[in-house]
Amino acid sequence: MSGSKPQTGQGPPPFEPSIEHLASLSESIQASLAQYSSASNPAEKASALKAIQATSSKLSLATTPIPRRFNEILLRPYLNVTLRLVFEISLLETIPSNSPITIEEAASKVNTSEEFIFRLIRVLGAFEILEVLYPEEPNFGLISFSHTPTSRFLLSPLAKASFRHHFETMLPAQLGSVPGYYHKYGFKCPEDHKNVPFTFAHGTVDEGFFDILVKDADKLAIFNNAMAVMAVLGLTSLGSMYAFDQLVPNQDGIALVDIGGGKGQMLKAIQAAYPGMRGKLVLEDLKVVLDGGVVVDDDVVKIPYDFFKEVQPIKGSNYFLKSIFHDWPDKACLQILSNIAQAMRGHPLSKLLICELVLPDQYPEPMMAMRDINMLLIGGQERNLFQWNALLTQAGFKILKVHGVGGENSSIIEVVLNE
Ligand SMILES: C[S@@+](CC[C@H](N)C(=O)[O-])C[C@H]1O[C@@H](n2cnc3c(N)ncnc32)[C@H](O)[C@@H]1O
Repeated sequence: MSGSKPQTGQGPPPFEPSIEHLASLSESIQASLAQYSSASNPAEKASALKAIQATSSKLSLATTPIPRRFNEILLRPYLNVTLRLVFEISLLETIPSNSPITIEEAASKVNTSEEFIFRLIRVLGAFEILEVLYPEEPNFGLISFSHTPTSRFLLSPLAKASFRHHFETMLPAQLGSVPGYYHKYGFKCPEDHKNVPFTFAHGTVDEGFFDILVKDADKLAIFNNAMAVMAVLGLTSLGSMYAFDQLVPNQDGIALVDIGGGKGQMLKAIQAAYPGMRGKLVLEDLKVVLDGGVVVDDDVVKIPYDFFKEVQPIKGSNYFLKSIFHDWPDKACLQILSNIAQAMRGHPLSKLLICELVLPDQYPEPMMAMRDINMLLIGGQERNLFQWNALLTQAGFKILKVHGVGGENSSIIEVVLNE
């Protein structure tokens, strides 16, 4: 028989990562462990732990054969599907806080079959999200499971609200827009915020993410709840990240305007961190959002405001924008910045405080890079320092300082007009 020989018996080449590479990663981990054990304060401990985590991820990747890596990439979404089902049947809520529960007991509490629960908790056990204890003799009903710190966190309102937002609003639209949107409009970053993958997935035209959200009370509530609780992440450090009490109030005694401040979660946190802060605080957002209820007290002035349509009504104050610019393409950001700049012109003490993720210019961690792909759906983006500089310079501002850079949460970029 002619033609090429069948490739039987020829597996892939042996997977043999170099000893030198593994040894050097292992030495780095040992060095970080030593730093962790001798750390004299929580910041040093956190930084050593971060280094251990980053290097052990590298070690894990270096020792994972490619087919297994490929399978991990392919199958990873099913962890989210498992969690989605677990949330839907409130399975985590059945687990006592300090003791295990058997599958038999849990199945009767959530009114489903033992085998169904078994299939869900087997995944969560394998990912160490739950601690699963298997009996010696195979028996679905007798398998028991208990909480881990991660599953306890998943019970928090923060986790639930963000999970719903990602699963019910973002992911379906991501799947519904790829690849249709890009084939139609080109494989490039969306430039028009009224024509983004999210718009396409909803079968509408000339509507941005927020235009679509405000028409759907349920999705808007999920989003605002997710924002309100997500803001809590890293808030303790945010409170001390910037000296809000040093801000100089404007001629009307207003010290800080939170533009697009949602329910006012950040202003509340700032007030708690700086009880002696001089001047009044203002919360601005779309009318529909403010009408949906806020978390701040009556001493905070609430002003419905659309940052695209109007020049900032409070002149010469300080302006705080958290997680706003990452929602929009550069062109839209320039419009928002122009509306703020007009209120700052001629007021040399007036400052813009941008509270956002600042990606490292090089080698970001996987989760940081993925957060940017999340924003691609709505035409926004997570920016690195180079990109922030370019955007702000183009808008006529200059960066004075970046506070809290290098963390996993937002930094504060302190900005003034370049006049
Ligand atoms: C990602 S959320 C951030 C909320 C809040 N700053 C925080 O960090 O928790 C974006 C906010 O921008 C608001 N927003 C969207 N479009 C707006 C517009 N045209 N004018 C004013 N606010 C707007 C939304 O209602 C939402 O509260």
